[in-house]
Amino acid sequence: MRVVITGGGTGGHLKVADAFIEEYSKRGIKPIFIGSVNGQDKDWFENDKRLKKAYFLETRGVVNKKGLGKISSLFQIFKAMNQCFDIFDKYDVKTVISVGGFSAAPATFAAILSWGCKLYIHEQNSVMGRLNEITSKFATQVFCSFDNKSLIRDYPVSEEFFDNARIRDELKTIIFLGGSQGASAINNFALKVAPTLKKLGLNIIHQTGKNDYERVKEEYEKMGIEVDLFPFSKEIAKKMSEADFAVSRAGASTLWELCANSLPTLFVPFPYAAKDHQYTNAKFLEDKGLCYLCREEKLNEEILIESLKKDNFSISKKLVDSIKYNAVESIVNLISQGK
Ligand SMILES: CC(=O)N[C@H]1[C@@H](OP(=O)(O)OP(=O)(O)OC[C@H]2O[C@@H](n3ccc(=O)[nH]c3=O)[C@H](O)[C@@H]2O)O[C@H](CO)[C@@H](O)[C@@H]1O
Repeated sequence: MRVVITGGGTGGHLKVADAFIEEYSKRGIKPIFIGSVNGQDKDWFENDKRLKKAYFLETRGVVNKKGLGKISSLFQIFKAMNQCFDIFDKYDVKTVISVGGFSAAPATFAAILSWGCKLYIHEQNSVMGRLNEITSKFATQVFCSFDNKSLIRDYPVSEEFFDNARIRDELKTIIFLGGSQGASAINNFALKVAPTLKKLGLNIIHQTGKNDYERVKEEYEKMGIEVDLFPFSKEIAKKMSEADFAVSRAGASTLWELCANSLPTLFVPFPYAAKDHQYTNAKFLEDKGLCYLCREEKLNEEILIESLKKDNFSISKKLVDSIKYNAVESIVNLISQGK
């Protein structure tokens, strides 16, 4: 009997899939991954030795499509669902864990329609994605860190963010984070405030995303400002731990990793995220006095400088209790018991 982990598209979903794969791997179990040929799924899990097998099926998003595009995407999902039935038969799959995103659709529907197969959903965000909204009614359990009905409330954050955590009692370095794909608004803001931050004697770490890296690099060079600049880093936990304050998008994985790292943050949510979920993600923390939150259109230098002057030592201390480290272990324990 095999476990299937399905879903992806962007880093936020894939990071949670990775946490599940790692936990099963620790238990000597090799799960099957089912993702899509589109999005970042292949970059993360092609040739991953922890997996029994990784399948990347022909699927793409449905929600943002209209007319014929929508029909064709739905037809692809239907075809891919039939491939999932074959995979389930071949490996006697009785447990499917979905981390959401369009990549998850075929295996999730196949799980619902397969006799004796249990579906578990991890919803990362404070507002449910469209697929999870439809399929969660059929799930044995839905796990969500923003939902007080969820059996496990802690987010599956990799241990390295806890291992590298520290209470911030001084301000030397600031990190700019744009989520898995980078954010041009955060990049532009960083470029605008960099001269002031340098005058204040602060170091800058800046993750730009792949597409904007060259432009941002040139702009810093023109200003003669030295920064630790990179498009995407596999060592983001280490980069976070070097910083004393963050300016970041409010994607769920990044948000909880910053909490795990005890790093005080000014969140600037992606304004076009479905149902404004990045805003409500960060609002959840802001209501508890655990972060600063600013709409992209209102972001300016004064807001950042004011946040830097506040009592970030207290916020950093409070963040220690905002998340526990063993969430994925607890979730997999429940799944193993069939709960
Ligand atoms: C635009 C959009 O809709 N984004 C969504 C997407 O965000 P996105 O894919 O950006 O997801 P997150 O910000 O949640 O996570 C990004 C992940 O990439 C990792 N990372 C990032 C930069 C880097 O250099 N190295 C690195 O490893 C981070 O540590 C994190 O684990 O999925 C999230 C989880 O469903 C949602 O909350 C976001 O709203």
